[in-house]
Amino acid sequence: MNIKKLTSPLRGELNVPGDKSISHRAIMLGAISMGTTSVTNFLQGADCLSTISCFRKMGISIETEQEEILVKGKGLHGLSRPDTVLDVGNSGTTTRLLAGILAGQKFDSDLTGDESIQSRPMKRIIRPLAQMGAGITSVRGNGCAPLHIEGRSLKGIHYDSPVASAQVKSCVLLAGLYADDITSVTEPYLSRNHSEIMLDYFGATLTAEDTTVTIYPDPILEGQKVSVPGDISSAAYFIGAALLIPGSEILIRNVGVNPTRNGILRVCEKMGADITLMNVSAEEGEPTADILVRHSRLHGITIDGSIIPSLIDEIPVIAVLAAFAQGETVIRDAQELKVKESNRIDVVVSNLKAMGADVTATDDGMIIRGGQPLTGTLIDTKRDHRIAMAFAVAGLAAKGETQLLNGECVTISYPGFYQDLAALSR
Ligand SMILES: O=C(O)C1=C[C@@H](OP(=O)(O)O)[C@@H](O)[C@H](O)C1
Ligand SMILES: C=C(OP(=O)(O)O)C(=O)O
Repeated sequence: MNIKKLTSPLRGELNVPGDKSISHRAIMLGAISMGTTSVTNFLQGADCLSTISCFRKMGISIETEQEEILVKGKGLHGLSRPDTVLDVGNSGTTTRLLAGILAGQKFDSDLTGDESIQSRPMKRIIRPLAQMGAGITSVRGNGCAPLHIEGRSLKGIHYDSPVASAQVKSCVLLAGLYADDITSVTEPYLSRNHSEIMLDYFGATLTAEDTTVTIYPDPILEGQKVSVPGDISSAAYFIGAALLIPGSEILIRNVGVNPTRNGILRVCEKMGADITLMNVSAEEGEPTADILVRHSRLHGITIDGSIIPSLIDEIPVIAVLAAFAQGETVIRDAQELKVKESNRIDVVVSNLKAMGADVTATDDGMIIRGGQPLTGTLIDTKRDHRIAMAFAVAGLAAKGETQLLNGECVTISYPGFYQDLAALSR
């Protein structure tokens, strides 16, 4: 995929696809609830399609009818033993949340995914699930997938998570549905709370206080209508592009702006961005808004601490913005970036350097001295969708032409990304 410097502004309106985190959860909770769950604006990206395929293998009917996905749930104990290994593709969310559900089943299962998934850390879920009494092992003994899971009866525990990870938290909460007592999770900083909101919406009993969530076991979950808001992580690339390209003004409609996800908006505003939220509303507990973005002159800032989990997937595009901003941007406390689809600290830093940016990798983030002229070059995306989209944005603002190696990996979370970008730049 080749991206040329954009010489005219981005103008117009767009709807980004449905939120990836919420789409995964709608299928999972729909499958373990009684009755039909209808999901609209479901993200048809490869990751969420992997979640659908895993639940189909466990006897759940999931069909598309016009604009809706219909999940025919069979209740907490209605899944059947899959005949084959469950393939999660490239999706960490599928792997970790599904493992929590599988741990409490009455059957054994095997779960694996692509090369990237097979190198991502799974000890972070093996440890709490084992404390609950689950039989979960890393088949190669390296703490990664493939995972073998023996379904067992589970004990309620309190888990003090060393990482602020919604995948770890959600894994433990989902296993907690099958436990003999209440289960709670405390995390160092609050991570995205879509599981808590949706579990409550489907009828589970939970309480949340600061960074601790407690769930009661064995609820009666009932199928619901879920309308998935647009994904702020996908909107982030258009926010970034409109901020960088002179004269741009775009409106992104119906974006999820849950406070545990909207760190990108807070950071952009602190960098001097002209962003206005319109039509703010909150259906099903998930706030949404239309986001108006105008080209702005940005300056560097420090990004660290509790805001990090609320923008973790947006750091690649934030780093691109920082490279075009005046002054220094320091990103700290973001060591989780090393264990995503690629090592996002190394890959962002090496690609920004290749374009001419002045940037240094650190142990838990990076330091970007913005304002150097950037020039298009060959970008190795490492087949990481966030890297491809972040460097597509860099390519629009840099001199010359940027080539994205394996740029088609955007299909993981945003199949129509390049088309939507082209539509706004016409
Ligand atoms: O729970 C989720 O839906 C997600 C949580 C985050 O991962 P971690 O929980 O590993 O931080 C995020 O990076 C991922 O894209 C989606
Ligand atoms: C890290 C990501 O997803 P996952 O962990 O589900 O693979 C992502 O989408 O940036």
